[in-house]
Amino acid sequence: MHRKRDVRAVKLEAGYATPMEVILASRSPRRLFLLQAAGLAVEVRPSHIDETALTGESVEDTVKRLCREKALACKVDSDIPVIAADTLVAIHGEALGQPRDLTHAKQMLMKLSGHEHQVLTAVCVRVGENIASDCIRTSVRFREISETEIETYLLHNEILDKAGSYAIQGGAASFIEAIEGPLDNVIGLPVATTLHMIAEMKDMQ
Ligand SMILES: Cc1cn([C@H]2C[C@H](O)[C@@H](COP(=O)(O)OP(=O)(O)OP(=O)(O)O)O2)c(=O)[nH]c1=O
Repeated sequence: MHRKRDVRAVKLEAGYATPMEVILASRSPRRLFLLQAAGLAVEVRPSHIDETALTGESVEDTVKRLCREKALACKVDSDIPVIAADTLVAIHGEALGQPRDLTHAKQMLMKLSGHEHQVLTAVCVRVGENIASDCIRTSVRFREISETEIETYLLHNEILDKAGSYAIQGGAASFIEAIEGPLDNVIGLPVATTLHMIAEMKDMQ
């Protein structure tokens, strides 16, 4: 879906002389960090929506729908791009979101142990009435993790706000046997894709 405009041009426009302003419709400190690290001036305005999956909905359809709802729920009366995202872990067709509690988190990590799973992040960019969206997948394979290791991990890591109950950017890095796809997508936002989408929206204006 990406047309020709070079993402470096957007970063230059965004990151140096005057940082490009965006509104982040998310409470995720990781998404904020990733956008700021890319040189954008970010205003945070989280959207509060019901994130329950619908019966029979695929994981991809769920992240796409939720991200769109988050983008639309953000009330903005300017042409500043609004960015929203939603991340879910998928294993054997099952969606793993944020755990209810530590017992639920342990169940999720036991499912992921020794297997490959996908992390899907849908991202929406809205400028006025126009909205663009994309969904990026990263495949992650965990090595076998023992029950004791999982319990120790849960004791020392903050995972209740993380899809799949782990943070690749934290202690779970040692669980990773292989990864294919963008790392920042696992952390909650595929930044290169997001910048391309902003560039395309600006070209349409
Ligand atoms: C798998 C994984 C997820 N995550 C995070 C990314 C997302 O912030 C979070 C998934 O929850 P989301 O519902 O996508 O986002 P959120 O609740 O943090 O923020 P909001 O709904 O306001 O947009 O899990 C990590 O930080 N590291 C990881 O390794």
